[in-house]
Amino acid sequence: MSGRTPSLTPPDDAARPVRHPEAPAPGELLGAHYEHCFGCGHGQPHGLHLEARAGDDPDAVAITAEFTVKPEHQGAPGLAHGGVLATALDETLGSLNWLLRVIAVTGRLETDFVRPVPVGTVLHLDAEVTAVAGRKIYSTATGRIGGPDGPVAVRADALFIEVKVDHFIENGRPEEIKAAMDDPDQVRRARAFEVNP
Ligand SMILES: CCCCCCCCCC(=O)SCCNC(=O)CCNC(=O)[C@H](O)C(C)(C)COP(=O)(O)OP(=O)(O)OC[C@H]1O[C@@H](n2cnc3c(N)ncnc32)[C@H](O)[C@@H]1OP(=O)(O)O
Repeated sequence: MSGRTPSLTPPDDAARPVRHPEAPAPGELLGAHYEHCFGCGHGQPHGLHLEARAGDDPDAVAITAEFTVKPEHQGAPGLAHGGVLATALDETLGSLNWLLRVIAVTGRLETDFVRPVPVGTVLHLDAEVTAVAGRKIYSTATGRIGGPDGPVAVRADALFIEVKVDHFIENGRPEEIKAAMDDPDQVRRARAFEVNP
């Protein structure tokens, strides 16, 4: 394989990531950041319903997650769609925001599909922030099948960019933004990212 794009390589002066002192405890279930999120929301009937937990190592900015491939996630007969698997990686990487307590969105996501993933499979995901440089957050993820220590089926490297909450307010469709701002649970979740909603 030919290596990653240069923009996924942290600069030499990048900092080691630091788990926020008020980050969720190791092993804690993180819950959905938004009920209607296709990756983690409980209000999306055909979504992934991905469940993420804070990683066990208190010194690492790391996450574990599980996603069960359902028939509605097929691409080829009986196999997960690659875009759905990329979504599972993206969502797991996005969950790292909880541990940094920043809001960041995916700027670049580079994915390797190593093994086909059949319907019914539980994809065991691990993600970790590897470096931070200003607003740029470098991270990596793997998805394994057959158990948390099974063979790697998918992997990704990503660059997330820190944004302010205004990113969503200015760019999201007004109906959903208003509904989110009117929902006290959503405001509470936003506060968990140390933003002023
Ligand atoms: C409430 C919590 C929400 C959690 C959500 C988790 C869900 C899962 C994650 C997602 O799927 S997020 C949705 C998918 N992503 C997006 O919709 C992002 C769309 N892109 C943008 O809005 C903007 O391009 C972005 C905010 C990412 C960057 O625009 P900015 O104008 O803020 O930044 P700018 O262009 O000045 O770039 C800042 C730095 O990042 C670099 N950069 C930005 N985009 C890049 C890119 N795509 N690839 C490589 N580098 C990139 C850029 O080169 C620059 O580097 P330097 O500081 O070294 O000059």
